[in-house]
Amino acid sequence: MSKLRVAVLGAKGRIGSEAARSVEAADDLELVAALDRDDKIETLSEKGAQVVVDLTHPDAVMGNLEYCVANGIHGVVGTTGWTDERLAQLRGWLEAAPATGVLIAPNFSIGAVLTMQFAQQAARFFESVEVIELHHPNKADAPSGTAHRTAQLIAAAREKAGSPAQPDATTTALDGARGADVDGVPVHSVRLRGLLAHQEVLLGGEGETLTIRHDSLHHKSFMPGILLGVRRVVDTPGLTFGLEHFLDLNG
Ligand SMILES: NC(=O)c1ccc[n+]([C@@H]2O[C@H](COP(=O)([O-])OP(=O)(O)OC[C@H]3O[C@@H](n4cnc5c(N)ncnc54)[C@H](O)[C@@H]3O)[C@@H](O)[C@H]2O)c1
Ligand SMILES: O=C(O)C1=N[C@H](C(=O)O)CCC1
Repeated sequence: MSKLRVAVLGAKGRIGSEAARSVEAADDLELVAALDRDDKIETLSEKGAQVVVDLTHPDAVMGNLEYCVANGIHGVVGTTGWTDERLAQLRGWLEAAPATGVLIAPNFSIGAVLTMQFAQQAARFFESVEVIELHHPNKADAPSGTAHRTAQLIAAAREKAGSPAQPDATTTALDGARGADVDGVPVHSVRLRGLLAHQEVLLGGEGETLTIRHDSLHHKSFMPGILLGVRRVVDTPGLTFGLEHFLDLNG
C-alpha cells in the first residue's frame, strides 16, 4: 500500500518540529516536505503533498490554507486564531473544492478534547463557570484556542438548558480583572515560564465546586491526534472543526 504523502508547515517551531518527527516515524506516512517561514509554499505541490499539517501562526494560516485548498491538498490545522469570519472564508474556498477536507483542531491532545466534552456536559448543572488557561510565555494569542472553544461549548450548553446569567456582583474592577468575556463565560489567561499548555474549568453551585483540569506536559501529547487527523481528513471532505469528530467518544 502506498504511503500518504504529508507535509508540515511550521516545521522549525515547537510543535511543528515534533509533528515532522512523528510523521517521519509513522509506517504509513511519508514526510515529503518540512517547511518554515522562508520556504516557498509551491514546494507542497512540487513534492506532491496530499495532506498538509499547519502549525504556524495566526497571521500565516489563512494564506497557507488558501493555497492548499486551491491545489486540492487536505489540511490538518492546529494553528489558532479562528474567528467566524475566517471560518466562513475557509468554507467558501472549500465549496469550490468539494473533494478537499480540512480539520481544524483547537487542541490535538485527547485529554484536552475530553476536558471540553466534560465541561460542556457539566455546564448546565452549575450556576457559575469560569475558564483559566495557563501557557508558556512565547504563545502569540490569548485566550488560547482551546479555552475559547471550551467557553463557546459551555455557553451553548447553558443557552440550550435555559440557564440564567451567572451570578456576579462586581461593580468596580480593573480592566481585565474579570477575564475576557466569551459568550458570557469569563476566560482568564496566565503566561508563565516553565508551563506548556494547561486548562482548568471551574464550576460552582450552592455548597460545591467541580474543577476539571488538563495538563499537556510535552508536545508529544498532541501527536496521536495529529496523526489521526492526517489519516482521517483524506476521507472527510469539507470543514471539520474539533478532533472529537474523529474520535468515537461514545464507544
Ligand atoms: N491545536 C493544538 O493542539 C496545538 C498545540 C500546540 C500549539 N498549537 C498552535 O500551533 C501554532 C504554533 O505553535 P508553536 O508553539 O509551535 O509556535 P512556534 O513559534 O514555536 O512555531 C511556529 C513556526 O511557524 C513558522 N512559520 C510562521 N509563518 C510561517 C509560514 N507562513 N509558513 C511556514 N512556517 C511559518 C515559524 O517560523 C515557526 O518556526 C500556534 O498557533 C499554537 O497555538 C496548537
Ligand atoms: O502552545 C500553544 O500555543 C498551544 N496552543 C493551542 C491553544 O491555543 O489552545 C493548544 C495548546 C497549546
